[in-house]
Amino acid sequence: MDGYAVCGPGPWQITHHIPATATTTTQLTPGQATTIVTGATVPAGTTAVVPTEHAVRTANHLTQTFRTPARDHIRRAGEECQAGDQLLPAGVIVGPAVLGLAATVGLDRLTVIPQPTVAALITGDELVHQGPSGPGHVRDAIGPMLPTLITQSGARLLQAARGAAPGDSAGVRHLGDSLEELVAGLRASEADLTLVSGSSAAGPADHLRRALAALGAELIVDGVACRPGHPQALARMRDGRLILGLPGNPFAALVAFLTLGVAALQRMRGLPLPELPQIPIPGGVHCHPTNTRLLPVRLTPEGAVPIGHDGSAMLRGPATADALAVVTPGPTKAIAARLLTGMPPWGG
Ligand SMILES: Nc1nc2c(c(=O)[nH]1)N[C@H]1C(S)=C(S)[C@@H](COP(=O)(O)OP(=O)(O)OC[C@H]3O[C@@H](n4cnc5c(N)ncnc54)[C@H](O)[C@@H]3O)O[C@H]1N2
Ligand code: MOO
Repeated sequence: MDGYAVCGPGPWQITHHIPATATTTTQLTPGQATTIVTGATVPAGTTAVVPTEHAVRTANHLTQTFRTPARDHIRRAGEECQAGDQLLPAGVIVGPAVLGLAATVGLDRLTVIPQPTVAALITGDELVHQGPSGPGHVRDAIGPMLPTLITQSGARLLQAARGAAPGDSAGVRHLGDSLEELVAGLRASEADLTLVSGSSAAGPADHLRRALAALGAELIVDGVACRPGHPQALARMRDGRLILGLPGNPFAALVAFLTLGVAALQRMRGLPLPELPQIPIPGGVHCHPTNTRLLPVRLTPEGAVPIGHDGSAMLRGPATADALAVVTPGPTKAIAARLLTGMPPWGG
């Protein structure tokens, strides 16, 4: 508090002036006061600090208009933490307040898990990057989704080589359907996780698995029993970097990123995987007999309502959804599902 450090009940005689940086050896005795600024060390003998707005000063004579309780406006050493206290649990995300707290307690170095880096390679000779698609051409819908998905998942986009192909942006490169280009692109990527879209299946223009074999990468996940998104793949390079194959159909690519991709990034960040809450589906929804279904849903007081437009090439459903329902395989209908929410693009 800016005001007066006082000793005992008023009135007081102002006998000292303490600047902000003083390490004072001043000693107040009853009836004495000193000017003081917020944050300065109070002199020994201080019983309260009278704020300027409660003080009436005439020359060096001081009274107050409002009785300041004893010890008021005095911060004590160790008020916030004692020696040996654990200030933060392991695994906390280093945000602005954590950095400020570390500085407050004089920590110049923190041991942290660095933010994972992610780069994306979009493959497909048919892809165009401006205007509508037409016969033989498909507008790239995955490239525009990825940067925000990546950064909202707590990862950092790695700057891709500049000025390569049309549609390239930070962290997102476009490649033709060529094994050599894909091998070179994967070799050149320095990201902890490299996403490759449009090469996950077994067609003549789908080179991901051949490229992984050429690079000696280990295939950790070779397809997932889910719809859409079943051709997705996760592989590990010899140096530990990960590669995630996103299926070319845009909703399938989104599903693969939100499941395998987000799970990989969470673990790279040292964070646990979230529990998915159960939610009723009013009227039920058809199960797939062997695969988990992921459906865009709207959240209502009654539960999760599927909103359709959920074909693997469609984004209209996901674009207006609140979350994805994760429907366990079964012979008939499901009346409840788990909910994939709380992550981009549904709530960050
Ligand atoms: N014999 C089989 N063929 C396919 C299977 C299968 O199980 N057996 N799975 C199908 C499924 S499901 C998918 S998904 C695709 C995945 O294939 P790729 O990852 O190799 O992707 P593409 O074949 O290149 O593309 C599929 C489809 O998506 C369009 N596409 C690709 N990239 C983009 C983009 N960036 N933006 C918008 N659209 C994109 C592409 O033009 C194709 O229409 O494999 C099936 N085949
Ligand atoms: O991954 Mo595909 O249909 O499941 O688009």
